[in-house]
Amino acid sequence: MALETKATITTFGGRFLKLSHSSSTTSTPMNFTVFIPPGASSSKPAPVLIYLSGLTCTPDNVTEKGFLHAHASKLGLALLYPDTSPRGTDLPGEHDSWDFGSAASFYIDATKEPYKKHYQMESYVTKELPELVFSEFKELDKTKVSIAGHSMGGHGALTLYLKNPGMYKSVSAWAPIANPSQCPWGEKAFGGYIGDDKAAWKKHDATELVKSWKNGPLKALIDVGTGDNFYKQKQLLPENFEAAVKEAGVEDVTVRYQDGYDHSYFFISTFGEDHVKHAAKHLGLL
Ligand SMILES: N[C@@H](CCC(=O)N[C@@H](CSC=O)C(=O)NCC(=O)O)C(=O)O
Repeated sequence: MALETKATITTFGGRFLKLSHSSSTTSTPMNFTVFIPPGASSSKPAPVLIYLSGLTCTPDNVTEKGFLHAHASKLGLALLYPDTSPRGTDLPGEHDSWDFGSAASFYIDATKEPYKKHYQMESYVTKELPELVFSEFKELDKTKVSIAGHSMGGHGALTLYLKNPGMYKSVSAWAPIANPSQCPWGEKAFGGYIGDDKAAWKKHDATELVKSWKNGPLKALIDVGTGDNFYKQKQLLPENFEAAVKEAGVEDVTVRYQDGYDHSYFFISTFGEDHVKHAAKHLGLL
């Protein structure tokens, strides 16, 4: 599988590599970015935190405005930033709105035409991408991986973590879409990618999935800004997730409401160090 390096950027003593490849899962080109911290080598491979971005993003938003690498560099943590959807396709409706189609995959495997051939982002993020990255970069430790994300990416992080016990050492999210089957963004995405069967939607909903979690402490950190307009518009619904956690008796879930913060990268970067340290602790770096 040929990897094309689009850019190499030295920063905070480490390196960002902007990469592209042809994906057999999505049958499209796919872009992603890796941060390799200083000191990582094949004899001392770095644990990895996967960060899933939100609606409208490419890996560049977090690279340029998240500053997670500033903290990860000090701790010897690598970062992997997948793209938010396949690129290079022109499916009906794919580019008509910012909350569906391109840059809005919701990190699920679509089952509905015309999206199912390409929009296979759950399989891409959990299988093809890590296999590729760990075979290409021996300075990364495939046995130590955590996952995090923002908004749509927070939904992705929580659901991929809950669906794949043991795959990731911890999870964290900024302003996650925590109960997508009950909010307008999720209804639009699940209707378009999966169809009208609402029982099928529940398999991709963190609030539903956590009800049957039986794998011990969740090791989850969630931040939500009280000044976030999408929170106020009930797109995020973190309280529903909290209620399900409580009802199911799931331990080690921290949900923090941060006074006055919005949905933006000003919010993400403010609490970035906490999320990086949360992952680093569970990955054995702290
Ligand atoms: N274009 C929209 C706003 C879109 C937006 O806020 N996107 C967020 C993620 S929202 C949930 O997944 C984001 O991260 N944007 C990138 C950025 O750099 O801020 C509108 O007009 O309201």
